[in-house]
Amino acid sequence: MSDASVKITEIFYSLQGESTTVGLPTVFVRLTGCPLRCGYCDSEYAFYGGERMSLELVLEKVAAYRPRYVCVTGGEPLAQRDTPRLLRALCDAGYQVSLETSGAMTLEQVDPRVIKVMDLKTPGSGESQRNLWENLALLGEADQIKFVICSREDYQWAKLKIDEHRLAERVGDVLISPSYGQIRPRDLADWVVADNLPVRFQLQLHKLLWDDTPGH
Ligand SMILES: C[S@@+](CC[C@H](N)C(=O)[O-])C[C@H]1O[C@@H](n2cnc3c(N)ncnc32)[C@H](O)[C@@H]1O
Ligand SMILES: Nc1nc2[nH]cc(C(=O)O)c2c(=O)[nH]1
Ligand code: SF4
Ligand SMILES: [Mg+2]
Repeated sequence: MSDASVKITEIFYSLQGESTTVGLPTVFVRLTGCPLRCGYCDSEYAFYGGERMSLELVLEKVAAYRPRYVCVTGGEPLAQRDTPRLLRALCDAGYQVSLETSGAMTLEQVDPRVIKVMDLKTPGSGESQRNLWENLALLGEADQIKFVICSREDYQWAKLKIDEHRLAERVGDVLISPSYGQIRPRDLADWVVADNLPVRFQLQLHKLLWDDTPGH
């Protein structure tokens, strides 16, 4: 594994709160740093600081929990040079690995065994100009595309993009969830049902269970 290393904010064991593996016990590896500044970001504490660790050390810390599922998140994981190597090593170790990414960096180097959960940044995030639309071609049946909705306008935008890029046919699931505390979850749920939108509606399970406490 050579001298590859990554900067880590935290490694913890919790229930997956998002995506289609929601509810499954999962180890989270949160990488430090992000070039984006989404207005709603719940992980700002991962922008700075962190501890540099060899891939061996990360694998050792993950293995201590004896998990089946590992979720690599951040910050923006793909903003670090050695993240593709970390992802490959985690797959080689036999875990089912998922990656949470903003889609602002190319997915080209990501191991095909990794389940990619790519957020398409809505106008309400303030970062939609960072979406790399070429990444859509690198997603498949096992992957997921996600929209975090801040307003009715964001919802209309998401609906348009789902239709324009035939997103529901491209990936296993198109996820839609409310920006926490910004819109009423029930409004978004009603819009999805009224439009028969081909998406999976989600609430962040970990926030219902543990509020917004880091490490969960
Ligand atoms: C913290 S980000 C880390 C990974 C990557 N930077 C990204 O944006 O996908 C993980 C996921 O949490 C979502 N998220 C962050 N803050 C949120 C909030 N306040 N409400 C709902 N989802 C949020 C992001 O949109 C993203 O899908
Ligand atoms: N429980 C839990 N599930 C999560 N799924 C994605 C998370 C993230 O921050 O990327 C997250 C998180 O922070 N906690
Ligand atoms: S890209 Fe992800 S980590 Fe970065 S600011 Fe946006 S939500 Fe937060
Ligand atoms: Mg989170």
